[in-house]
Amino acid sequence: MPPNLTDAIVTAAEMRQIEQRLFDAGLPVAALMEKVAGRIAARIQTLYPRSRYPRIGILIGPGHNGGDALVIARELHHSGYRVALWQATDKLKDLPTAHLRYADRLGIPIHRTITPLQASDLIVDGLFGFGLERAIAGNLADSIAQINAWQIPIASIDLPSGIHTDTGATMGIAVRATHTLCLGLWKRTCFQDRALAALGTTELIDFDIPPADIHAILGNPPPVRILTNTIARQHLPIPREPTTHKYRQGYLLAIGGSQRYPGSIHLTALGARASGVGMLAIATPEAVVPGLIARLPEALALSCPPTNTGAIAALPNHADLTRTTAIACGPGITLDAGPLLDVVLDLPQPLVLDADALTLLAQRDAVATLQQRRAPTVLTPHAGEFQRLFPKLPDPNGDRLAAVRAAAEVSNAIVLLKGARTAIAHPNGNTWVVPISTPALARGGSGDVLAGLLGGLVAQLPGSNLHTLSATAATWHARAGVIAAREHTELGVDAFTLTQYLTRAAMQITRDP
Ligand SMILES: NC(=O)C1=CN([C@@H]2O[C@H](COP(=O)(O)OP(=O)(O)OC[C@H]3O[C@@H](n4cnc5c(N)ncnc54)[C@H](O)[C@@H]3O)[C@@H](O)[C@H]2O)[C@@H](O)CC1
Ligand SMILES: [K+]
Repeated sequence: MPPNLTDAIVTAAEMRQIEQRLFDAGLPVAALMEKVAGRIAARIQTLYPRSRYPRIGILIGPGHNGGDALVIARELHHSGYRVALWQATDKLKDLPTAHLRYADRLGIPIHRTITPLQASDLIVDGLFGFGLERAIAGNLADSIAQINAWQIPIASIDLPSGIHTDTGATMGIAVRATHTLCLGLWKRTCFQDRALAALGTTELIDFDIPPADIHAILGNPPPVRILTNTIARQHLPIPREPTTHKYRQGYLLAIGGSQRYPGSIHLTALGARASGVGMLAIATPEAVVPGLIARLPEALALSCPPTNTGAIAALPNHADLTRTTAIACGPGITLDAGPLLDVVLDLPQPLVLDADALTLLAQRDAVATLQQRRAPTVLTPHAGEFQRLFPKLPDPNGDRLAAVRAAAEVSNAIVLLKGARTAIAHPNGNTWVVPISTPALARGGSGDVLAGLLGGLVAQLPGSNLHTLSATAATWHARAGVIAAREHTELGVDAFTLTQYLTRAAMQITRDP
C-alpha cells in the first residue's frame, strides 16, 4: 500500500464503508476473510512459533471477528499447533457458523466454558472487532475477567474485544492484549491513550485495500493520520542552503521564567538551541538573566522588568522584535504575567503558547481571544490545561482525538494535545498523531523543552505548514525521549538529559525509513 495509506486512521463507520466498496465491486466476503485471516495466521506463526507456543486457545465471537478467528484456528491446526476453541455465544453469523462446523469436522475441540483454555500458551482473541455495539455483560464479561487473570499472552484480532473502535473506551470490560493485530487500516482506538494498556504492542496487517477505495471514503490525503518519519524528515530544516546566514535560519523570541521558576526558560532555550535556530533571544526577568547566559552564551538576553512577585512585568522598552520570525511564550511565567500575555497576543509573529500562558489564557475568554489573533497560534496543552482552556469541549482524557479536533475548530488555533499519543489538530480538522512516546517524558520540564524546540523549528520555517511543523517537533521530542530512556531507563530522563538527545533524534529522523 502507498505509504500515506498505511498512515491513515479510520473510524469503524469509515472502515465499514471502505470494505463495502470492495464487496460491491465483486470481492466475496468469504474471500476477504480468508485472505485477512491467512495473513494473521502467518504472522502469529512468526510471533509465536509452535516450538514455544504449541497450545493455542482461540476465543470465538458471534461476528466476523469470530470468523477470522476460526480461519486462523484451522490454519494453525494444519500447521501442527494444538488448537482449542471457546465458543462464546450460541448465535453466530453465517460465515462463522460454517467455519465452526468445519473446525468441528477437523476434530478441533470446541468448548462452551472457558476453563479448558487455561492450558494454552497463547490466547487468540476473536470475540469482537469493530462490530461491538454495546457494553459486554454477564457470563461473557466474567469470562473475559478470568482470561485476563491468567497471565497468558493474548493476541487480539483487529482490536482487543471490549474496546470501542473509535473512542478507546472500555465497553464494560475488555480483553487485555499483549499484541493487537489491527486489520487493513489503523483504527482510531490504537491512538487513544486510555486504550493503550489493553492494546499491548500494535501492528498493522495490510490486506491490499485499493487506494482508490480508501480515498473515496476518507479523501486524499486522509484527515487523520500518523506522522511518519518520512513526513517529519521533510519538515526538518536540513540540509541548509550552503550560503545561508544566521538571520536566514530563523529568529526565535522565547519568553519565560520568573524568580519562582527560573529553570523552565533554561529548558525552553535548550530545546530551541537543539532546533538549530539561527538567532535566539530570551525575554526573562532581569534576575534570571545571569544564570541563563552562563548556560547559553549564544543567547541574546532581553532583561525584563519584574513584578513585585518576580514575574515578567513587560517586555523591555528597547526590545526590537522586527527580525523575530516566531515567538514561544509561557514556561514559568506564573499567573502574575497577565499583562505580558496581552502584549504577546498582539504581536504579528507565529506564536507558540505553553504552560502558564495557557492557564492565563483560560482566565479570559480563550476562544474569543484566539479568534482575534491575526497571526497563527499553536497551543500545546496537556489534558489539565486543555480542560481549563476548553471546559465545554469533550474530555481530553476520553476521546482525545475528538477533543483536540473540536478545540482547533472552535479556537482557530493549532492545538497540540500532549499525551502518550500526542495529537495535533488543525482548525480544518486535519489531525496528526505521534505514534511513539515513552512514560519517561512524564516529568516536569519536558514540556518546556518541547515549547523551545517547536518555537525554534517554526522560526526557521515560517512559510511552511505550521500544523505539520508542530507535529514534527512533537515526534522529534518523543524520539529523543525514547532514545534517552533506552540509555538511562525511564527514571533517568530528566528534562535536561532529554535536551541532550534531541540532536541524535534528528539524526534518526533523517536516517530511518
Ligand atoms: N467486514 C468484513 O467483511 C471484514 C471484517 N473483518 C473482521 O470482521 C470484524 C467485524 O465484523 P462484524 O461486523 O461481524 O463485527 P464483530 O465481529 O465485531 O461482532 C459483531 C457481532 O457481535 C454482536 N455484539 C455486538 N456487541 C455485543 C455485545 N456487547 N455483547 C454481545 N454481542 C455483541 C453483534 O450483534 C454482532 O453479531 C472486524 O473487526 C474484522 O475482525 C475481516 O475479516 C476483514 C473483512
Ligand atoms: K478482537
